Amino acid sequence: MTQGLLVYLNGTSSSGKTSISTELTNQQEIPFYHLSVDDFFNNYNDFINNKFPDDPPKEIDHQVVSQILDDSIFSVYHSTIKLLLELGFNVIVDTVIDNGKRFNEFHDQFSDQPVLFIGVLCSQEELIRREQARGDRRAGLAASQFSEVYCFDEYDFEVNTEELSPVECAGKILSYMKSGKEYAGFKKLNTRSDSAN
Ligand SMILES: Nc1ncnc2c1ncn2[C@@H]1O[C@H](COP(=O)(O)OP(=O)(O)OP(=O)(O)O)[C@@H](O)[C@H]1O
Repeated sequence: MTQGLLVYLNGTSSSGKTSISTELTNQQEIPFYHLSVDDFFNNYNDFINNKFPDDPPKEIDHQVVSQILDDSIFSVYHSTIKLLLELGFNVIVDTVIDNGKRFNEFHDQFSDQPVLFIGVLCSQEELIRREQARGDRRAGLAASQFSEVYCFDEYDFEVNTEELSPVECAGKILSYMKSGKEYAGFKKLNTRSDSAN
């Protein structure tokens, strides 16, 4: 079985990763599996609150949940990506990697696989505007991730989501895949030295 391609959309919260993923999964030419790390965390939220449906919903302290579960969830997330690639799916990885430790884990797992590495770019001003408009993300989240997420310049290519619509970004990704060009960007990366973060 031919192994699938990992499409790694690197961008902060609100940069447009999910919107591009939706357009990629909606088109009919090349099949993609959209795998967001949020799906794994949301399962836990459902798991906690669906157990006793008659009780009032529990106030979940996401920081506590995160401290206890993050490492395990990311490990399962990475294994699931691996499995899907092995089964031949093209997998869109939709997550924010904003620290060296998490990046190094991801790099260790996937640096020997075909990875299309795309910078999903957006200015801080526009990220703040989008964050306010959508209202379902903590204010300041995107800005707090900005310098850690956008620390690469080895992308296979970049899309600026202030200039291109999600459909246009998806179109660029499909064109790149059909061009037969190499997927070289991710392979050029080294592990990061700030891995204690
Ligand atoms: N290319 C674009 N042009 C204009 N608005 C966009 C574009 N892409 C996304 N948006 C808008 O920005 C907001 C965030 O988009 P989206 O959910 O795709 O971002 P995200 O990177 O997946 O965010 P998160 O990581 O927080 O889930 C949405 O309101 C969306 O409509």
